[in-house]
Amino acid sequence: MTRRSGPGPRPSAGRPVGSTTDQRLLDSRGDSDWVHTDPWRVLKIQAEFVEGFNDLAEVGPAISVFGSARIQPDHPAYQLGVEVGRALVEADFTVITGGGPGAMEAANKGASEAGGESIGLGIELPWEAKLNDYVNFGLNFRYFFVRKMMFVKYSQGYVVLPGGIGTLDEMFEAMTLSQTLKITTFPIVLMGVEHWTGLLDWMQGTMLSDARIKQSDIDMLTLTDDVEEAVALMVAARERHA
Ligand SMILES: C/C(=C\CNc1ncnc2c1ncn2[C@@H]1O[C@H](COP(=O)(O)O)[C@@H](O)[C@H]1O)CO
Repeated sequence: MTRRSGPGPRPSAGRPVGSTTDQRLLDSRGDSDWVHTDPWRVLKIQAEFVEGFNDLAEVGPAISVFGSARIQPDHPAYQLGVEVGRALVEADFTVITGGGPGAMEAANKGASEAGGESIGLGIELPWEAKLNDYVNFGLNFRYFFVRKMMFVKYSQGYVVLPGGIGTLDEMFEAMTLSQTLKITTFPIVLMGVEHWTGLLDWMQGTMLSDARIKQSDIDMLTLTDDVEEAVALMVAARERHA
């Protein structure tokens, strides 16, 4: 199909003007630069959305759990992640994580050991990254932004364990979407009081004091170390939403 608008030059008739679409398709000797061009990337992005929507469409009520990729099983936050994963499953939630190591693995472990749905939405990284052993349904994404949308679309809330830049990105994205009412009824629970208190103090003392945010923005977040409280908030939101 060609599209033509306005009085510009017509496609020439009867003489070769370069390669044809069919020729480029069938001629395996052509260079491969075109597969790296943006229009082709759009198709790959589209395919990733289609596959994600398709594969996650039947997921029941789910909570995404985020947190550091770098903590080891002997870290207290890992144990917290296991307990959160388990308690979410006991409350009939599917658990979704980034499918990686650390806090993600912990939440998937708790969820799968409790006999629940334990989903990992992995991301292609420059180094070898595989889904952790406790994911019982996993997808791997090429594009961060496609994957991030899947977390939001298929979760009813976020539990955020202690983490670094990736974790903050996921938390602030949810806050931005809530602040702008792109998502509603979406609890965000920060777990790990010691880890998060400094950030919340700064948000209160600097961002709020300088009127860069409102109190209602801070109120989007619940800070707790109590797994039962975190899960109860998710359950209450699910009931409000039902
Ligand atoms: C750092 C290492 C592996 C990284 N592997 C990851 N796999 C899946 N998801 C990841 C990974 N790293 C970051 N993420 C996402 O960001 C959050 C954690 O990032 P942080 O900077 O550690 O806080 C996490 O929730 C993921 O969604 C080496 O083992």
